[in-house]
Amino acid sequence: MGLVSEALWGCAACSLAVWLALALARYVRWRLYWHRALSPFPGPRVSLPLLGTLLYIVGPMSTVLRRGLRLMEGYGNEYITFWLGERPWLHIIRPEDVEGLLSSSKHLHKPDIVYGPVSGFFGRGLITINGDAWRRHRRVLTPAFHFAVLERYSGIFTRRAEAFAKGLASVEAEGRSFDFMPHIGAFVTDTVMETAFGLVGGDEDLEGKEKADFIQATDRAFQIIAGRVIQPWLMVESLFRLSPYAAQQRQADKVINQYASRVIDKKRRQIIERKRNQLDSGAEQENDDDKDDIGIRKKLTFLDLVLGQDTDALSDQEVLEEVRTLIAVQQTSASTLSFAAVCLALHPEAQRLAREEVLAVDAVEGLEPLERLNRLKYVERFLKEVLRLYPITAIFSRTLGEDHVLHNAKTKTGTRSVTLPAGLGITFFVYQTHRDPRHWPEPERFDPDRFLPEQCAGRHPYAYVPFSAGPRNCIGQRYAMLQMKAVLAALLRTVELSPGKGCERQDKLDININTFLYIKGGFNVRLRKLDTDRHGCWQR
Ligand code: HEM
Repeated sequence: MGLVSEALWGCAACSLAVWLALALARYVRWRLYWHRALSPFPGPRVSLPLLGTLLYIVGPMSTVLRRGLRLMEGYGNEYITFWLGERPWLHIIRPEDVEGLLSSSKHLHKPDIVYGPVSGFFGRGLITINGDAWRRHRRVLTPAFHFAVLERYSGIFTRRAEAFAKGLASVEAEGRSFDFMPHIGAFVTDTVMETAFGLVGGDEDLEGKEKADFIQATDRAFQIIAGRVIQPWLMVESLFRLSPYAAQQRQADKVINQYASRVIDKKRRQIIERKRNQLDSGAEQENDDDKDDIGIRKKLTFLDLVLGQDTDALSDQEVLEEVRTLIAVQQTSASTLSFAAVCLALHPEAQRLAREEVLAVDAVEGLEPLERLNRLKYVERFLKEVLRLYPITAIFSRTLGEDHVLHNAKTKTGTRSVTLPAGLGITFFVYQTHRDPRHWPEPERFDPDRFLPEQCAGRHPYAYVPFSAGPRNCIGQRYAMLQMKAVLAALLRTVELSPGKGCERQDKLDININTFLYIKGGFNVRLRKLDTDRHGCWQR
């Protein structure tokens, strides 16, 4: 008996040793395969099992952007390869490469290792999902951002922006340095509530403590992502679940989902009530009750589209995730507007030109809000330049769905075509793409006129991609531009901005990145109230 069990143990040990040897051989072959595939490109050579090239980027989060830029510079500012754990990546910058990858419908997949963690903030909506679900959601959301709908939104943007600017001027003392960012958060949330969800506010369920808790929970969810970015091992889901962040994330999720559910319930009640009114009045079409208080039709908000029709294009859970996404994504506009406020303060001549343009458009009578916003050409160039220097989503990524050829790639051994294998992770570092001196002479100089049509002619179209590009571009791009123009117009009419503490010089701004770009120490500006009450024609 003893001999038999010894033989069995021996056999099991042998099998285990063979299995381990085979697994190790497969692992080494797989690693070698990727090292060979990425060998044309520069990057840290030492990549440890499980850790990858993490050791090259580990350091205080407060300097992560600066360290990343230094690392890229060391490798020539074109490409850099790296390993995130056991996953190989290529970091690209050149507009030519960005174009080939973003414009293709073959590389739409967003890698879970990056987008899984950020879904704690954005939800499992359009930004983070993949495959057929993404296609279905995109189809459902697209009409809510249609040009015709934006026309109606423009009135809302303008009205709310006016109230925001006046509110800011009334709460902030003249000449005192203050952080612009906390002021703009409520504006963007309330605006998306009214535009995308058709909810005007003043509702007990959605205001007061519920809303304060929701804002706090979204802020917490955002901090958790930032925490995971600085401790990249927490990007691995199983390790994250063991960390104290996991319980905090569950708590934040609960509060955010509760609030999003309330938004949806409120909308359902509105829709039922509206249908009942229509039946009572015998009207087949929407009547004047469907118009908001400035006379614009309420229909076609995103929630009307998905809840009000007899289709089940999205399940209840999917609608909830999209509500989360659309609220969370407003952070991008809030951050961009905060950078814009600092840029107005830093560039008085640009501020003067922008204000002159706004007042000139104010003086024209009888224009619709959309037409007014469309006439603000200098303000638009100004915003574009802000987004060139400070593209809020400075890095985003994809997984190659199939082999992809990079043409004229600048490799370590000269310029040639290189085939990148399917499965490779790609990160787009648009912060650097927007500073490519071949397309942006003196890249750090702030100059809105770079976006004059004659200066754009001949520039590579993918040299400027703050909203990404191709089939997975930002669905809210036009929405965001109109909303931001409305806010700048209102600010320019109401206050004059000058630099606040720590933001006195553009080259000294301490820019960093967590999920979005931000200024360490705050978006600090000062204001002086202007004596203008001549913009009645903007308010319809
Ligand atoms: C200045 C403001 C904004 C900037 C710079 C911006 C930028 C971007 C970028 C770069 C992406 C691609 C992200 C990736 O591939 O990981 C994106 C996607 C997206 N954005 Fe925006 N965004 C802004 C405002 C908005 C607004 C206001 C909305 C909605 C009202 C919005 C909705 C979305 C959605 C839903 C996606 C996912 C699209 C998809 O994957 O099909 N964005 N945005």
